Amino acid sequence: MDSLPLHHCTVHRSWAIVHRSHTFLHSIALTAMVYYRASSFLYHENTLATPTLPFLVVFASELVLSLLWLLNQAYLWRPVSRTVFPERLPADEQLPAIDVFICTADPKKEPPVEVMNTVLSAMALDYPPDKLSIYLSDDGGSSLTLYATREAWGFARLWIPFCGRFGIKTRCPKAYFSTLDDDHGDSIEFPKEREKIERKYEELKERLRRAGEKVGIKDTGALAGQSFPPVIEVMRHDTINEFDSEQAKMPLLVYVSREKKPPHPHHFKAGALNVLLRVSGVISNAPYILMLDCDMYSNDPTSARQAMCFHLDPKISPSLAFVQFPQKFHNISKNDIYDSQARSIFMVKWPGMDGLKGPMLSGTCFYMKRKALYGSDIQKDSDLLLLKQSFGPSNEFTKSLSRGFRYVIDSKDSLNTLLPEAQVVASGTYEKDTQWGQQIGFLYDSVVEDYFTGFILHCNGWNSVYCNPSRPAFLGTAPTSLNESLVQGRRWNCGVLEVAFSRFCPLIYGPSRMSFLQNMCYGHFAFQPFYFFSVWCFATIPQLCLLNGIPLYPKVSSSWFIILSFIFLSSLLKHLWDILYTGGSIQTWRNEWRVWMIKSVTAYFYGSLDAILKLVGMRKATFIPTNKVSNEEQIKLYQMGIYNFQTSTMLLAPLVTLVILNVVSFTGGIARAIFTGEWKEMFAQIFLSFFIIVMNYPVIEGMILRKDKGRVPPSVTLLSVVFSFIFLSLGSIVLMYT
Ligand SMILES: O=c1ccn([C@@H]2O[C@H](COP(=O)(O)OP(=O)(O)O[C@H]3O[C@H](CO)[C@@H](O)[C@H](O)[C@H]3O)[C@@H](O)[C@H]2O)c(=O)[nH]1
Ligand SMILES: [Mn+2]
Repeated sequence: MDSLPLHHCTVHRSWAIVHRSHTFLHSIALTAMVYYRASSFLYHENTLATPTLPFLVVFASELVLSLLWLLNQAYLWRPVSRTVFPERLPADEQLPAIDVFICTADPKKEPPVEVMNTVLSAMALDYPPDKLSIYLSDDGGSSLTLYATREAWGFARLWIPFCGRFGIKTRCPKAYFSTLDDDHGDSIEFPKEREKIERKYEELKERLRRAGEKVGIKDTGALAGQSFPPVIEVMRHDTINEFDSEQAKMPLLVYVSREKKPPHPHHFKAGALNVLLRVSGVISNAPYILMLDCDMYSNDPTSARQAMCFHLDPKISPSLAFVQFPQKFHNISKNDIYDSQARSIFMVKWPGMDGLKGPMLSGTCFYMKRKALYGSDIQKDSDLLLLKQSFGPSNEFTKSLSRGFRYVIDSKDSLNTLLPEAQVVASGTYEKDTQWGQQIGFLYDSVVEDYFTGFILHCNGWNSVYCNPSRPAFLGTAPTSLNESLVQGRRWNCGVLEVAFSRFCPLIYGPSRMSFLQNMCYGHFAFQPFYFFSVWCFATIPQLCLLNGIPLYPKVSSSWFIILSFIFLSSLLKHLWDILYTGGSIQTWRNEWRVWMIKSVTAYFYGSLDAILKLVGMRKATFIPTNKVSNEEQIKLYQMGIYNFQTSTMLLAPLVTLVILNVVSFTGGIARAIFTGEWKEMFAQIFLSFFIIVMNYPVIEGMILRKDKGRVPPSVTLLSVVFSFIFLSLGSIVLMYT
């Protein structure tokens, strides 16, 4: 007999219809526009007025934008959403085990108290504790983090029973104690218990604070590129008989700080995760793995069961690699002026891809099938020797490939024999001459290990599923300043281009290995840093030409102008539709536009530059973690929706230069049109400058009106004035001679 389904999938038909109609109409208009450009170039209709060089540059940037637009259409071909029915899951005894991986790297930017909150929330997942093992990777090798882990273990012995007993939903202590709206049944003991636990939590915080002061944060040698031995510690009960008591039903908690052996590369987060794969393989070897960044606490203890609704469905399970939950954040303001939540990814693109072969891997908040990460050619009966060539020399780990989950908590002895082996697989040179990072585990060679690994999984025939329940399953800390946001964006853009420039370029490696539409999505993601080219061109060339009286766009009276306007309006309106459909507002729409422009000229630009420099060997890979602590001033500005321009001159100056350039060309263009009467010829260019100014109004405000710390520093403004002047003079000279 067929049992009831564990999940249900709804296709958003109206969304798909609107999307496909838009794609159809817009592509006709784009084709017409390309025809117009090509023919006016070939038949020299415009040559009297337009010199070749600016014409070609603008045409090229239009082509780049159009190609990216085309790739972008694949996402929403068939958007879906899913519901799960965890109550239909088999009994607890039949659920598979789960290993949880949590990564931290820098105790300064990622304070141990916060990391421990994530650890505790993961330990308190609503899942059989004997099937749950938590592994914390500390790339900073910080003694403070190790101390904090021990302390957290102690606190967990109170926290987990408390959550279970009163049915607490928010199982991250910090989040729980800062809200009051969690239900807890009506037990009379509750208030007293809560008070007791809260006091214990405060004590824990205090101990960690004091420890932090004592150690100082000097102990980050592993981060600063010094050698560091592997440290693995399994948290355990002090006395044997505790194993029997009810209270001792706790998940396993293991602290792992892998060996660092410079100059041997450690491959950042991907390297850390691969060490965890091996260490956990030797110790518990659960068939499923939940990955969490250190700031991503579990906000809904039932997420594991939700994920199992997909992993345990025999119809989809054989090819299902991972269940991705959205990254959501607890500190997003109403305006979200930096689009820190990456709204379009998690609200629009992933539901869209979910209707194809599934969303891309997103670094954190996903339940992965362990086997999927072990590459395509492990077979149970494979030769041990051959396996060792790929997976490295450890017998114990190689044996784990064909073994299932191992319950270790009840035997101290087995742990004692396993630990030395765990040290071996966490050593800095273990991966030498193996397939780790190439075919196995999380892939190296890109700082967006998530995108790259997910891409190869989809290429190898695996699928994924997007699970976006109304109560956020996980909540993280989003960047709340322009600087953090740009540092992060720069890394991402560099990372995806690293993939685009490699032999795994989605548009070359993908087509024969995955469905056409799925591949278009991956292609779009990899090449989207190139938006920088179009945005840079559109913000400089038409403006330069405007000041020199050179028309680049059709006259207002021409019918081509209607097509041009259609393209412009159609893309604005479609973007607006997608936002409104997913619960956003006009303000969200304006913010996304603004941030897109800002990031295009900064993060996309420098990210592309980094990737190109890396390609020619002039730059090494880096992974600068984002800062998860922010000062009050910064948070206040962010909450009020005021941009904080405190960032490096290198990032800020290009943006300010472009804005100044547009102000100059707008005023100059209007003056010129009044003088010459060439309104119709120049309208499009005047309007473009106007649009850019309006969209970037906060920059102007930051330059002129604001006096606070977050303003655009006058030195940057001055420098940008000089840049604009140089660009306009040199540009005009070039125009004169072409
Ligand atoms: O050498 C390193 C560097 C970072 N991390 C950890 O990686 C995680 C992500 O770093 P974060 O600074 O928070 O970067 P984000 O840009 O916020 O991360 C996004 O982008 C990354 C890829 O660039 C993905 O790995 C993440 O999952 C995704 O959330 C954090 O837990 C870090 O502790 C390490 O373990 N080792
Ligand atoms: Mn993060």
